[in-house]
Amino acid sequence: MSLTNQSTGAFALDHELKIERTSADRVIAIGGNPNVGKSTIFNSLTGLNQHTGNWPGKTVVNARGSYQYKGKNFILVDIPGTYSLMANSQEEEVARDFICFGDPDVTVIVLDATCLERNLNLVLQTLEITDRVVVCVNLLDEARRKKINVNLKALAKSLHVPVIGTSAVSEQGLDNLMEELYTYAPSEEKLAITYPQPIEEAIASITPQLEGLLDEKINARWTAIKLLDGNVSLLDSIQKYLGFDLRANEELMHEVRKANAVLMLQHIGQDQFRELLVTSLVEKSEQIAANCVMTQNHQSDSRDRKIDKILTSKATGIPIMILLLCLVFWITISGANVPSELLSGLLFSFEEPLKNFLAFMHFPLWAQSLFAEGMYRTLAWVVSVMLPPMAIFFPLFSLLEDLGYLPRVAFNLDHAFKKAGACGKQALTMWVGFFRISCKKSLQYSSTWHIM
Ligand SMILES: Nc1nc2c(ncn2[C@@H]2O[C@H](COP(=O)(O)OP(=O)(O)OP(=O)(O)O)[C@@H](O)[C@H]2O)c(=O)[nH]1
Ligand SMILES: [Mg+2]
Repeated sequence: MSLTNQSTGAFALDHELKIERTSADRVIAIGGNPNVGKSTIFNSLTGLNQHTGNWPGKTVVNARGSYQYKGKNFILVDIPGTYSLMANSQEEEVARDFICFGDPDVTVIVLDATCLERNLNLVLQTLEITDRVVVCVNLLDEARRKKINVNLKALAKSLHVPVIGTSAVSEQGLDNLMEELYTYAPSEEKLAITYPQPIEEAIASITPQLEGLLDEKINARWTAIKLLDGNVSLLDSIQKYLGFDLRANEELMHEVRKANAVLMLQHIGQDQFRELLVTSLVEKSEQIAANCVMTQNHQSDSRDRKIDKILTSKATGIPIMILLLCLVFWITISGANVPSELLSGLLFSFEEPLKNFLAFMHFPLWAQSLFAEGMYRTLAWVVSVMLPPMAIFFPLFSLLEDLGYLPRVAFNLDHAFKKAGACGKQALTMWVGFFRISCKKSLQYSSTWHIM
């Protein structure tokens, strides 16, 4: 007998994943690697304004919106960008939990057409969880520019799921995506992802038992892989969202330990197990990409790789990053001096007339002082000191973002940040934070200077 929410008396779905919907509504999850245009697609379809930008990890929680198409209501959920669903980070857990337990009718996986092979890894991982998948190959304009040709029909044939090509930034192909989501029906044929023999045997030894326990609430084969992999966070999520704890089932745990022991006899410990899984997925991605992607311009590809190497290598990556950071701050601070002085000259020139006006209106002395020397002077300081550097720093930051340099900064610093229990992406918020502190300090300095 399977464990059900009723049998355990547990709460069904946590409010985080619960979607207010009618039976006629379709819930669509939008997943994919970071920075592939998920939020751009989400915004175009829903008319909402989810933050988009050219650095990884902007979306870290599920954002929701809806749109109507041919009289049907579609609820879109923009899930965080992830490279895998192995739950190595909070974003991966959020994404995995929504695909597993949020019960979307379709999961759209958005791929970057310029690096399809790397992106396919996530498609394969998603297909292990659910077969209700539509693949959206985005950034086709960028791919065209780099002379990369993606054969969408061949890709659909290899994956056994519908594949739609888009350039979300110019809204091309989005009509086709909406039509596909409207008419979507899962394909009869499924893509088979297989692992080396010992792993397949281990999976087969516990899957039947899991099928009985999970009652088709989540994919039993995939859960078996995660159990063998010792993935505690999935077990926690099963307990949280389905209301039962697989760890409490002694019989199942005994089988998992037995299967792991057999693997161990074949020298497949936890690390090797994970490595074999990843290798199989990478090989499958390579194989599919080789059939569907044609690169005509090897020259531009190799130029990009050379620049990438310089920007991210240990010897040159960090010095270039420090130099660029210093340059941005230097341009910001020195460039802001002149407009700051002009602005403060202009704004402070109004202080005296304001005071005279207040005296003319017979305001008491304390009120004249409060409004003119207190409130107005403070406002004038803040505006003249903060506005010019902000007007220089943020466009510079956007320029680096558009050039694609910010993801490289995140990559360069990831190793060092991980040692402090953080990740490289946080360097970007630190840059902005550091800038804000500098502005605050210069404000304090300037206010002291003005008081003197
Ligand atoms: N050239 C081009 N740029 C695109 C396209 N789609 C999105 N972009 C740009 O790619 C960048 C990333 O887009 P987002 O929508 O924020 O990407 P995301 O997948 O939501 O990113 P995360 O939330 O970090 O996972 C933005 O600068 C977009 O303007 C496209 O089809 N072509
Ligand atoms: Mg996003």
